[in-house]
Amino acid sequence: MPLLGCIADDFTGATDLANTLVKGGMTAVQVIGVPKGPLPDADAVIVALKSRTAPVAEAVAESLAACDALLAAGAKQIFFKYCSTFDSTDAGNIGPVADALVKRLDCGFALANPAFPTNGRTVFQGHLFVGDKLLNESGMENHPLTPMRDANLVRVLGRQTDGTVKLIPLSVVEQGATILRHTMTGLKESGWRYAIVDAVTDAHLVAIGEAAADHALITGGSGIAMGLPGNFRAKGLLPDRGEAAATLPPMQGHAAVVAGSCSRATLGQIGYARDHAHTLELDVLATPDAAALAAQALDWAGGKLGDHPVVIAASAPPEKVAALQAKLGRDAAGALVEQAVATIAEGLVARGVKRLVVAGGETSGAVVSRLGVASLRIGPEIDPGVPWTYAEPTGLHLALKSGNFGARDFFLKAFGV
Ligand SMILES: Nc1ncnc2c1ncn2[C@@H]1O[C@H](COP(=O)(O)OP(=O)(O)O)[C@@H](O)[C@H]1O
Ligand SMILES: O=C(O)[C@@H](O)C(=O)COP(=O)(O)O
Repeated sequence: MPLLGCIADDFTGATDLANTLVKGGMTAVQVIGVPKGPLPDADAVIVALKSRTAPVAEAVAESLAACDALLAAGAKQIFFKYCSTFDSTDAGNIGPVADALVKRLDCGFALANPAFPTNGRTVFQGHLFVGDKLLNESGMENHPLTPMRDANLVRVLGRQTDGTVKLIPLSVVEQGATILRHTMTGLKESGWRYAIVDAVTDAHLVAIGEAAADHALITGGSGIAMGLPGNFRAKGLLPDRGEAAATLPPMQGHAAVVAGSCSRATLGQIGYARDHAHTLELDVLATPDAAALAAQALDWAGGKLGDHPVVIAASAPPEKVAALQAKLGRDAAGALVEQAVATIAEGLVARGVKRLVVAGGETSGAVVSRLGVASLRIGPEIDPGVPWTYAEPTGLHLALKSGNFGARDFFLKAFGV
């Protein structure tokens, strides 16, 4: 029976959250899509949806179905995971999904906190920073699907919900878990539906997590989950599993990286790979045809596969993304590239690749679905927020890398080369 039931709005986000929980000593399994049968045996089950950019009604329906499955399996608390850069549009989907979950759980109130200080995401006075930049100046203003042009999360969430949003400032957070718990209870009793809670350090996140020990619903990034294993341990529900929680079968087979993320970190990692690995950068604008791009990539990869990773990227800088979107439309451009990358991944696996890094959240969704993965067991962390995983029933080792995560050498470091 899972202690914590999680609903993640994309696949890399799900892995990121699972990674945090495993580091806290919980076993965690990521299930792909709304579970149809019995849930795997783990302290935390994370249902990975591709709901971040889905139509609102679909995102809400799938999230509720996931919530019902987790509750039916006995989950004691529900966690709605979204991006540490609050990726969404004014139509949703963070607000509408959270609204629906608050209603389903009949809890009236939920905190909202995307902070992830280790990866540079902090929230101060309700404003989200990426490193020393406000969210809307961080590169996220150019995201192909969810451009973030406002850093004030009280305002951003306010536009997406029919409920009310209040700020809990750092001055309150710094007073610790007890004061925080009372503050949140007070807001709930006064009819506020959400609180954006400031946090700039891990200690803040742990305190917020502790204060929310008895909340039916927590919403946020993976950072806010840091305090949750301790809550279950304090209640005597979670044994101390230590590092055993992150054990995977040994790795084997050829190594490869496929990238569809156009985020700054991924573009930097591709730049590094150019000098250190066989790297193919597809020109999607010149060949806007998924099958042709895949054929080109697989032809190129032939003979290069082995222990040293090949890197195949469809990613492009903002001006090229904008040009393709102008030609095809935003959604069709994204879908074309996702199709191409998924076909490439499938072809690489058919050619003996068994260790695969996928860069990009939407991209990971497309690849994992195409490969027929049902669930991912979470293993050791490569870089903050990105662990290796073992994919059932395929027997592949996959690392699903959020666009903006990972050091510049991530594509090599993942394979220990
Ligand atoms: N060259 C390109 N032109 C237009 N869109 C692209 C290009 N390369 C990738 N994309 C699309 O951009 C989106 C990137 O989103 P995602 O994979 O979630 O990355 P991230 O994790 O960086 O947000 C995907 O839909 C992908 O198909
Ligand atoms: O919280 C995060 O930043 C990640 O877990 C995440 O969700 C990233 O999404 P993508 O950048 O779309 O991979």
